[in-house]
Amino acid sequence: MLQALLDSKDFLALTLANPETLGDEFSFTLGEHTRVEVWDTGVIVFEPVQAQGKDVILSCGVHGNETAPIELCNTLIKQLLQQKIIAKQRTLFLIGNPLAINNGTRIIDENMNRLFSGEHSSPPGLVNPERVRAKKLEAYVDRFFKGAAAGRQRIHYDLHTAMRASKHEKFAIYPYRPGRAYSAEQIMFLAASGVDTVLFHHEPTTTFSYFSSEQYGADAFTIELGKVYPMGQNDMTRFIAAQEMFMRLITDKPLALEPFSADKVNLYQVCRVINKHFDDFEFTFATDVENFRSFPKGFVLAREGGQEIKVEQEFEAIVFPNAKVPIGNRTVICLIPSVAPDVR
Ligand SMILES: O=C(O)CCC(=O)N[C@@H](CCC(=O)O)C(=O)O
Ligand SMILES: [Zn+2]
Repeated sequence: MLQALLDSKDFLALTLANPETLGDEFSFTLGEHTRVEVWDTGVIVFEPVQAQGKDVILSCGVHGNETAPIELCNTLIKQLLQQKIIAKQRTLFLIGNPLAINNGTRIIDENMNRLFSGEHSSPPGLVNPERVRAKKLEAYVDRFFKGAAAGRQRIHYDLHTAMRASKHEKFAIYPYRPGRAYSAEQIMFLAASGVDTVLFHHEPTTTFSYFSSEQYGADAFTIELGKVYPMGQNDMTRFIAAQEMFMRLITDKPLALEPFSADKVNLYQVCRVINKHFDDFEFTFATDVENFRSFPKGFVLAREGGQEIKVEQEFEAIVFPNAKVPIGNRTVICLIPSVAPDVR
């Protein structure tokens, strides 16, 4: 009986022992209050018998070496399975890339967080584990959000950790959402979770959070919870606020959020994304420069194909610099301070 595999209440262990499939779906109940459905390896749903009005997705491990969010989600899943906490909101946990987690690497073949909104099936098609899994994850998101009455609040926090240190340790990327104001409540929820910095993206992407935001109208974010460390080496005390707020959210405890005020958070606008066009792409700055380091207008940020790429604004701050991406992929995001964003 598959359910017996969960006797230890360790869903991560079950997932990593079966990184490709669990075989059949299975379900069971916790007391009289919650139905639990396991749809696939790394995919578990908590359906309260009397659900409140939010549908919440917490995803982690889309990048296999970003371990702190995986440990955090597994802790919440364990507490739910042990009935130490009881879900009052419909909640879906997704452990994104079990094969890469077992491998201890960001990816197996391809960056999964560039494969959403159908990109998994663009030529050459479903040729690697990330493409296959991204397609399945999209289907689980669809099934979850469409599995409840319309009009409920949809939330998706896609949890990551960054490769390098950051001036703002915890930050969120708010996907591009033309015609929709930014949510004051969400920004203050993030702030209460210790995520005091938000980047407003300026264009569509093929990330997981953009997919949920754009296709399902979800309040969706990529959340960077700190710097990446191997499994078991995370200082989990750095995630106490985030874990507490996620627990309050799914158990419908009071969130006690402060009213929005732009001076309580750091708000940045993405001004451009620099993609790689040539194999010789290189940054001019040291490899250990931290995220959010700012450079003045005219500063040569990078070189490729005999061209210099310079700072265009008065100052631009950089996030996620990575010269070792495939041609066509993003090498860095450039930011300017966000002035008067439409936050309501
Ligand atoms: O530290 C890094 O360079 C990357 C950390 C990471 O995985 N970030 C996400 C951000 C996704 C987004 O832009 O919403 C990614 O690169 O996929
Ligand atoms: Zn990541």
